[in-house]
Amino acid sequence: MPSEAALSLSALNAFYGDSHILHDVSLEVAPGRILALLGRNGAGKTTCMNALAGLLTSRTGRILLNGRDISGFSPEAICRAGLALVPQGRRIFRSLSVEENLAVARCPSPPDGRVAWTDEDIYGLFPRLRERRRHPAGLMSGGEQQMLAIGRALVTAPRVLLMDEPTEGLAPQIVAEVGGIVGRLRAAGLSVILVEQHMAFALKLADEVVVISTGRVVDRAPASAFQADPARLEEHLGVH
Ligand SMILES: Nc1ncnc2c1ncn2[C@@H]1O[C@H](COP(=O)(O)OP(=O)(O)OP(=O)(O)O)[C@@H](O)[C@H]1O
Repeated sequence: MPSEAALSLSALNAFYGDSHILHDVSLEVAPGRILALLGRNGAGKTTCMNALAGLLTSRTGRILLNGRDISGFSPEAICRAGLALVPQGRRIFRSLSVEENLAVARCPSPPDGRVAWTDEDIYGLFPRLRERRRHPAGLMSGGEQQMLAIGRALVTAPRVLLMDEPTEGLAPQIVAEVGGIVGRLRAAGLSVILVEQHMAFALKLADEVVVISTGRVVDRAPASAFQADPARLEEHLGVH
């Protein structure tokens, strides 16, 4: 891994009230790489993503984005610094149209020489969104809403994307489409941290894998190591 990670998280501890959910979670993702964060239901994956995005303030630990310390930043400042979340459940504005959703999220003049994705760039990636651009987002299919959720993150000009279960509830054909998109984003130089329940999907896409169980990192290795030894994941995930 290159010396400067795109994103580096060290010793993250996170809490809901008195409940200590994440214990010294550390991970890093290199520029243009995909890290899959895997674990059973309730292991703490979403908590980790929300903590990185600044949505969970009851936390300790250090977050470096391209070497810059963003640990204490607000969600808006984190996004402006180049770290964007595609949240679980998509969370698009259902009554707004596709283009309004994109307009609301857009980072007008991203700092650090980052280039903003235009609406045209988004429609190039997701032609169906162009057709639907004036439709209320809440009336679109789950797959289209997921594409919009990804597009909304891209108009903030991220360097690192956090994707929390982007294939949840989608038909297999759309899952494959989302996989193709994630691959294209990596090819465009973005780093991705991907939380997934679809293990085969995650292992196929990811370069590195971190496994958490009850809020602790219990395994980490290149995705190829988990592909070569399925029992290694079964131990922590109970997958088949
Ligand atoms: N708002 C909350 N208040 C209190 N406890 C919470 C809250 N959200 C999650 N938890 C608890 O924190 C732990 C981690 O949950 P989290 O949602 O991060 O897991 P996850 O790995 O993302 O699971 P899933 O795959 O089900 O989304 C679980 O024990 C969960 O019950």
